[in-house]
This record gives sequence, structure tokens and C-alpha cells, in this order.
Amino acid sequence: MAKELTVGIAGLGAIGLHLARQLDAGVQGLRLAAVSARDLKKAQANIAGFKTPPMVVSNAELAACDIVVEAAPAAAFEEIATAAIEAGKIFVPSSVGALLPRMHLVERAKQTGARIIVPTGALLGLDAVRAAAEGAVESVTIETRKPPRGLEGAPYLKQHAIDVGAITTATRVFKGNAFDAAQGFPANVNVAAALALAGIGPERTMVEIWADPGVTRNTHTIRVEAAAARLTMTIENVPSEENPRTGKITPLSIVACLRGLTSTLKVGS
Ligand SMILES: NC(=O)C1=CN([C@@H]2O[C@H](COP(=O)(O)OP(=O)(O)OC[C@H]3O[C@@H](n4cnc5c(N)ncnc54)[C@H](O)[C@@H]3O)[C@@H](O)[C@H]2O)C=CC1
Ligand SMILES: O=C([O-])CC(=O)C(=O)O
Repeated sequence: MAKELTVGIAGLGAIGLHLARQLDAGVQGLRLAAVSARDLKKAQANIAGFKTPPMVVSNAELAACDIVVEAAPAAAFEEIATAAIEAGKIFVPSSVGALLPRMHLVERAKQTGARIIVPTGALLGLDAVRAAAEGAVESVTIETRKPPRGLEGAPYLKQHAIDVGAITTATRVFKGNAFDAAQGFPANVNVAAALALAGIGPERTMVEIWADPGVTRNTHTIRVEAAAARLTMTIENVPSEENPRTGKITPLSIVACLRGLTSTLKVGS
């Protein structure tokens, strides 16, 4: 029988708490062993009703687990990632945009034996993008539309004095590559970073971000023009109650990703 893997989760917000609850309810081959949080008291309260409450530890101590899932703000990414990678563990990032300027971590993982597994998260179709990228790819684009409040607080908006609260018609607030999108919108377009890593890289992956009062869902459309196929795919995510920037599908995608690490039958590349 396959060995059970222990899981540590950094951050118990819209993604982390849902993921923790699902693991506590039982996912074959996985055991939630530890969590970390900014507010330790709140974390203890959040896990109090769990069947098997995990330990509440520091971000660095999570690296005792076989798998470390980062579900914290991008600012905490480096601390969490470095500990897991130095310990040679499986590191599953949510704040994927924070990985783009830190690709040295991938080089370091090669030396320590760690693996970095980027979940599809709030996006779709990364299996097809990866397959297409094994051949020639002409272009990859992503258009993200969110209700204006789903973009609030982004550093790019502040720098360009864009008040999304005042937007009444669909407005394109950013056009550029995935690297710049991830820096300007660290809490909003991790999907663009994941797409870039799956396909042709952050410089060549082009991103448009729209503040759209006409949508109630976080909507992402990917377009790929490749030698083997042309893809157009759209996902419309229900924003989570805890954090409207984050689609409800994100923790579910991470559960599916973790399941794929231990399951006998795995579907999709
Ligand atoms: N890859 C993807 O498709 C997606 C990625 N994300 C990203 O995932 C990350 C988490 O998202 P959410 O759960 O929605 O955020 P959230 O804001 O709901 O939760 C983050 C949690 O981390 C905690 N935290 C703050 N500082 C911490 C620290 N230093 N150490 C440990 N925990 C800390 C906060 O108290 C909060 O409970 C964000 O960076 C977000 O942008 C969000 C949606 C989709
Ligand atoms: O949940 C979403 O729609 C996407 C998101 O916030 C992100 O990529 O950071």
C-alpha cells in the first residue's frame, strides 16, 4: 500500500481553511498534520472542531510535513517556500505570481530533491497548454474579468491612481505580460503566472485585466495558438465569501492536485 503523506498548510484563509476542512474530512493517502497562520489564536479556534486537529506551528516548522501547501499572502511566500525547498519536500504554492521573480528556488529544489507542484488553481486547461508547449506555440493570452471589488488593493492600481470603486462600465485596467501582471496584481492574477509556467513563460504570456461591473464571477479566458491546436477556454469562478478576489474552486483544485500525488488512478497530465 502507498505510504500516507502528511500535509502542512500555511495560511487559513479562503483557500487554506477550506483545504484543511476537506483534508480533515478525509482524503485517501493524505493526513493534515500541521497548519501555520498569522493569528495563532484564530487558527486554534478554526481547527477546534476538527476530527483530528493539526498542530499549529510556524511557517518554517511546516517543512516537517511531506507536502507544504502555501495559502498565505504573497508577502509570506519566500519564508514558506524556502523552508519547504531546503528540507527537500513537495511544495505546492497558491501565490504562484511570487514564484516568477524567484525562479532560483526551482534551481535550489533540483539540489535538495524538493518538488514544486503548481496547482491549476482558479484556472483551467493547463494540461492542454503543457501539451501544446511540448511543440511550437505562437501565442498565449489570458483575459481576466473581475467585479471591481475583486481587484481592490492591487499595487498597480495605486501606482496608476485607478479607483476601481468608481468604475461603472467594463474597463481594461492592465495590458502587459504575465511577469508585470503578477507584480502589479499579486493577489489577483496568480492564474496568469500558472499559465505562463505551463506554457511559454512570463515574458511571452500576454495578460489583460478588466474591472467589469457587469460580471458577478471571476472570469478567465485563455487563448492559445499552437502548431498542434488552437485553444479557447473560459472559466467563471464564484468568488468566495471570505475573499472575493479568490474563486471558490481554488481550494478544490488543490485537493484534486494533492489527490493526484497519491492516487492509483490519475486522470489528466
Ligand atoms: N493559484 C490560484 O489560482 C489562486 C491563488 N490565490 C492566492 O493564494 C493566496 C491565498 O489566498 P486566499 O486564501 O484567498 O487569501 P486569504 O487572505 O483569504 O488568506 C490568507 C491567510 O493567510 C494568513 N496569513 C497572513 N500572513 C501570514 C503569514 N505570514 N504566515 C501564515 N499565514 C499568514 C492570513 O491571516 C489569512 O488567514 C493569495 O496569495 C492569493 O492571491 C488566490 C486565488 C487563486
Ligand atoms: O480566483 C481567481 O479567480 C483568480 C485569482 O484570484 C488569482 O489568480 O489570484
